[in-house]
Amino acid sequence: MLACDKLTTRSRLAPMTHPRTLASSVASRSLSSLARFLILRPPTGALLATARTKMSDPSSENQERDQLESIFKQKKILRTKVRRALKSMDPLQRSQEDETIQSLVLDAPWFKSSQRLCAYISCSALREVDTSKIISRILQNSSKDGHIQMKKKLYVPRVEDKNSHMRMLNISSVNDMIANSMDILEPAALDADGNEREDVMQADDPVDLFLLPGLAFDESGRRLGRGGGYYDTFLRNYQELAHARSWKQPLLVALSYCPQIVDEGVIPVTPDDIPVDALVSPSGVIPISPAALDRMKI
Ligand SMILES: Nc1nc2c(c(=O)[nH]1)N(C=O)[C@@H](CNc1ccc(C(=O)N[C@@H](CCC(=O)O)C(=O)O)cc1)CN2
Ligand SMILES: Nc1ncnc2c1ncn2[C@@H]1O[C@H](COP(=O)(O)OP(=O)(O)OP(=O)(O)O)[C@@H](O)[C@H]1O
Repeated sequence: MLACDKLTTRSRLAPMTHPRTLASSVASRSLSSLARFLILRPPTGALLATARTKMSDPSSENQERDQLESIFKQKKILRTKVRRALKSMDPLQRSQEDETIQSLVLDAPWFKSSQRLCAYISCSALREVDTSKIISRILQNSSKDGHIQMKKKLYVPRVEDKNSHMRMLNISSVNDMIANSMDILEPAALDADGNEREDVMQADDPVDLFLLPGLAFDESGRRLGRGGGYYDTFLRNYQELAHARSWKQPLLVALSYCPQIVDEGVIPVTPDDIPVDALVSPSGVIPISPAALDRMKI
């Protein structure tokens, strides 16, 4: 296993200062993993109450807007820094990290036991952690050692419009996908027989595992995406659906190269950002939330 060189990473991406009034923007190094995770999830009721107060007070509404504006600016700066760090990664290092991360996932009991998954189709131009081996394995019928395993069901992203609207559609083969305008492989809405593909939001059974992309992550579960809001919007809706149906919430696991893991306080967040349950980096699996600590224990 490769060890992430945190000193280099962290000195390059120093913590940013950002407004502290948003509950989710504060974290202390000394807090336990559980306590930090809970801070990232302010109770919805509390947020709604704050929002209602703000709605009746135009000056605090302006303050809130300015804070959000500042957070979006800081996110943009961080995205540029991380893109630069990814660009300067040695190609050999990258392919070693791809191998290690994929092996960690493929060998993990929580992956092996998953039955329905949502995973991203990695795009090399975006320098995302490769998922090709994971995707192939999911779409295979049998495991490597020849023991027949239950076939997993796979849903992959399809961008529907620029208003942060993404669906997760079922595929059964890599041939089910075509490149979109951003050069990311995604499923056509209809299959080869002209039938609508199953949308995970209409599925009868719950997804147990999400494998998520992103630009930067921290060890408290903060995630910086590419700025479209696609995943945050989708995950919020899926979590609401799972809650309404009394399903177990899916495990949200992000895949990350070493330079994408940054110090606490570096990733600015808004209440709309959905934290991840765990990270898989070349240095290992990092369970963060109580659900991850429970489901990923060896
Ligand atoms: N593989 C993969 N599929 C995915 C996502 C993803 O992040 N990775 N998405 C996750 O949302 C959705 C698509 N969203 C995307 C958002 C931005 C860019 C992109 O090309 N961003 C450029 C910068 C563009 C710009 O700012 O001008 C980049 O990040 O370099 C691609 C996909 C759905 N499918
Ligand atoms: N300056 C801004 N003012 C208002 N809204 C913005 C601003 N910048 C971005 N947004 C919107 O906020 C939403 C979420 O952006 P955010 O930066 O949190 O996305 P992300 O978490 O990086 O993306 P994803 O969830 O797809 O991984 C997007 O819909 C985006 O259009």
